[in-house]
Amino acid sequence: MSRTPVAVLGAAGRMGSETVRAVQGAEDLELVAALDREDDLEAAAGAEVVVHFTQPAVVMDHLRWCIDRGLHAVVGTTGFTDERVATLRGWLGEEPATGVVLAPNFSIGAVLMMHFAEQAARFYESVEVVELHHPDKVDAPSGTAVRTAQRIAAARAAAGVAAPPDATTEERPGARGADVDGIRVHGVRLRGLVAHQEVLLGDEGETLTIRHDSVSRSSFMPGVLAAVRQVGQRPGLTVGIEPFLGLAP
Ligand SMILES: NC(=O)C1=CN([C@@H]2O[C@H](COP(=O)(O)OP(=O)(O)OC[C@H]3O[C@@H](n4cnc5c(N)ncnc54)[C@H](OP(=O)(O)O)[C@@H]3O)[C@@H](O)[C@H]2O)C=CC1
Ligand SMILES: O=C(O)C1=N[C@H](C(=O)O)C[C@H](O)C1
Repeated sequence: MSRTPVAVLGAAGRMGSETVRAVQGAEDLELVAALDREDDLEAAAGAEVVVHFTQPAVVMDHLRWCIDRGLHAVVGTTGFTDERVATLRGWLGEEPATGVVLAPNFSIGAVLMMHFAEQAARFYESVEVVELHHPDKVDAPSGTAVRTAQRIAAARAAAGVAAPPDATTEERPGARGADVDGIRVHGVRLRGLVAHQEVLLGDEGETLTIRHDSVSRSSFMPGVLAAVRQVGQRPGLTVGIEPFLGLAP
């Protein structure tokens, strides 16, 4: 059986090291490079698929490098703005040969949490997102929380639902969280946590809480491996791993 050559960037990090182990444990994949900040990127040139678990500050340069060489990319690194996504689409061009999978969260439960939140969003007057992570995370809000809020906002706009009510007129800066497309997103950083999120929905006389917990980084690996195996068959940009699970994006 021929094995797909894979490189991992950010290989010494929390996610990169987990990914290195997962790739090494997969019979159909071959780890050809495991690179960190000090390593020469050229060592990844022999890969077909490059996995990115680095930092928002460096990921765009790495993606440019991959796309220029026709190397498929599976990107877990967060911090993607609409502007960055548009830039990526521009680099890939009108008829792309290279595949890029950009997923703010590779865990099945987080994908389902976003899906359920999107479905529930139009039924409730109020909705807010709370993301909770380990304190070594550099970006806030998390990529997952931003994507969740964007999907909630789009679902509410499509259904003609008004903005969530909020009578706040006196506020210490930050007390009401970040505004993502009109949805409030709150961030908690706490030693002992890995990656967690609650979507709180409320209406007269009832609330609904949708909560997801990643208690180990192994939770992300089935999604990462699915993306590595399929990115080559999906030229252009794929946002999220929903298509690999048979869910609409
Ligand atoms: N999509 C998903 O499912 C998930 C996404 N993430 C995201 O993945 C990213 C990484 O998270 P995490 O592993 O916790 O972070 P870490 O800080 O543990 O790992 C990042 C690694 O990238 C390395 N790095 C920095 N600059 C470069 C460079 N120029 N070239 C190669 N490597 C570099 C860092 O090295 P150094 O320490 O020397 O700076 C570090 O080893 C974050 O953006 C996070 O939000 C996290 C979990 C799940
Ligand atoms: O940095 C992390 O840890 C995580 N980052 C991703 C994000 O920003 O959404 C995914 C998950 O929440 C863990």
